[in-house]
Amino acid sequence: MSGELSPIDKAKFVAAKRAAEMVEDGMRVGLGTGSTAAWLVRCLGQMVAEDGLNITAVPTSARTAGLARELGLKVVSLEEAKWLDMTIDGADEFDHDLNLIKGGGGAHLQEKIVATASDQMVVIADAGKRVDTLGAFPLPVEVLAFGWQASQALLEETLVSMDVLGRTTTLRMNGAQPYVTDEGNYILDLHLKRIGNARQLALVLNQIPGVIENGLFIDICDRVVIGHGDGTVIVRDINEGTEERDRLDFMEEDNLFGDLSD
Ligand SMILES: O=C[C@H](O)[C@H](O)[C@H](O)COP(=O)(O)O
Repeated sequence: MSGELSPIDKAKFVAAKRAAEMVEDGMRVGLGTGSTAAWLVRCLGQMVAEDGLNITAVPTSARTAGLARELGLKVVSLEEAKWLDMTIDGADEFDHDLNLIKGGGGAHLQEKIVATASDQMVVIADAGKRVDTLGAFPLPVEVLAFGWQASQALLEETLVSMDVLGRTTTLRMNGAQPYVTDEGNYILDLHLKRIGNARQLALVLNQIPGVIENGLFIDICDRVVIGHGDGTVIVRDINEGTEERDRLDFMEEDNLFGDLSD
């Protein structure tokens, strides 16, 4: 890594590092997608290479699979693993109840399948992802490419009927072309500003023809590891009702990662 990590990368790194410490020998672990999850993969790669940690990993995207293999993790499909001990993933937003918005990187479909096939889901995030109410981050909804405009129209009608604050939906683009997910689908981003009833919205969205999965994760996350730029990490466990504070030394550790930053 050239030079110092930025405060945001330090925050992501310490959250990932603390979560990696929760992984035990022999575990089957779901690996999330995104810049924070990439730090986790690096931490686990280091633990495998240097400490002999023996784990089986199920990635949630082609990107994560590539990085995990590159760093020497044993990667299998969810079908092969069947069930996972733990999934560790990033988030775009999390609220007090540990409900989430995910899918900023377009991977929420696989992420939700993998997280719900796990005994527990641990979210790793910098402190800036914490919100009082979900919805400032555009909510990703994966839709079938076939008839996506019809799905979009139904979706917008649904938002009106639910009296959601913001109702604009945009097709996610990759340059001049629609962004295509690992499953070959499109993503509509819902600019809602504030989601009053996330539980209800999550259910209603998935009933619209053409909608494959939305980025609301309700009652799925068990623990969040919140990283701060000064190395402080807070671990909140929603089931135990506990909150622990810790401090990690990233200054020594960050040199171990070479030129792998996202
Ligand atoms: O589709 C992407 C995932 O849901 C990510 O976990 C989420 O977007 C957070 O990504 P990052 O850690 O890069 O902020």
